Amino acid sequence: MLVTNQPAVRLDGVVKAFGSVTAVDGLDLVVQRSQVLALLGPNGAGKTTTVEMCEGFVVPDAGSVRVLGFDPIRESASVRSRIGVMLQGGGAYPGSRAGEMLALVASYSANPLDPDWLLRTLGLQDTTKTPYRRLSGGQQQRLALACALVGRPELVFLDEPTAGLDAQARLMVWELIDSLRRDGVSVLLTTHMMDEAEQLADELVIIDHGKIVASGTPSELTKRGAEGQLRFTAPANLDLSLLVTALPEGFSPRETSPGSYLLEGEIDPQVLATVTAWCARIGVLATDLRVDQRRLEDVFLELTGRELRG
Ligand SMILES: Nc1ncnc2c1ncn2[C@@H]1O[C@H](COP(=O)(O)OP(=O)(O)OP(=O)(O)O)[C@@H](O)[C@H]1O
Repeated sequence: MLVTNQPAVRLDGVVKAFGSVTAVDGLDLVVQRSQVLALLGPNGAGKTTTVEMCEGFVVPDAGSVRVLGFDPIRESASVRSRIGVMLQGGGAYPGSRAGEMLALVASYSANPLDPDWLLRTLGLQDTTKTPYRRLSGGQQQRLALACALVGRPELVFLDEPTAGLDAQARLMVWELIDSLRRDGVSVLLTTHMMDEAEQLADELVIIDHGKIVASGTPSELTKRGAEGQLRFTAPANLDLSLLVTALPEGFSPRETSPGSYLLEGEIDPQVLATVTAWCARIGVLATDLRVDQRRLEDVFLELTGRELRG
């Protein structure tokens, strides 16, 4: 079968229920080759269930899951050696040493990455002789990531790869994921962290109750709807008509409470200059002038009514 042109992951109408809970509810999703797709969603949104169906650990009730062109359950032999899966402590012998574990996993691969390089890149070089049970939670997590990657997979599944890591370790993981993408590896990751999704993902998919509520590139998602706001404080009851004439069409500045002014729309340097020039012209000093760009958190909150954890 010719599978080289297939996307890394393709889900069509996938459904998975656990008793009365529909964890995944008709999900369509495509991870293109050499792309990082981040699946975002609040607790219980169905992220882990989705990833586990792709990994072949959970059987969908309906729909189709294709991984590198194959069915991850019926054709698991064709998929296993080509994907990287981050198992949380799974299969680790508590007494085995970090370096030995990684070397063992590397030995299953025909063309593994250099385990020492991987340990250094993830800041684990001093733990090679440490028994698994003595590693900190964050070290165990980075070792799980190293094990997922050492076999040089074409596609990696990362379920919250940086949860619980400190800032420095998180940065190491981000850099590693970025270098994977540059090497042409496809990545499906789940995260609660907006900065992580914005930093790493080519494509973002926001899910809630097992359904997609929005998708697009990080900049597409943040540009949708209100793009930005400019606020400032000045004397109350200013006549805004001159400002309206000076601004590009579509802007309608208003006084939201006495002395507080608000301008909504795409706030570019030109718009900002127009507002400050108008202030100068009418002899007013605007204070507390602030430009807020719409953040991914705002988009998420609007769509799901919920904050992200973490
Ligand atoms: N094995 C299972 N048995 C019963 N219910 C399950 C099982 N796995 C998941 N669920 C339920 O399915 C829903 C989706 O869970 P899932 O773990 O996929 O969400 P998630 O988005 O990964 O959440 P979190 O961010 O909290 O990890 C939840 O309501 C969860 O309780």
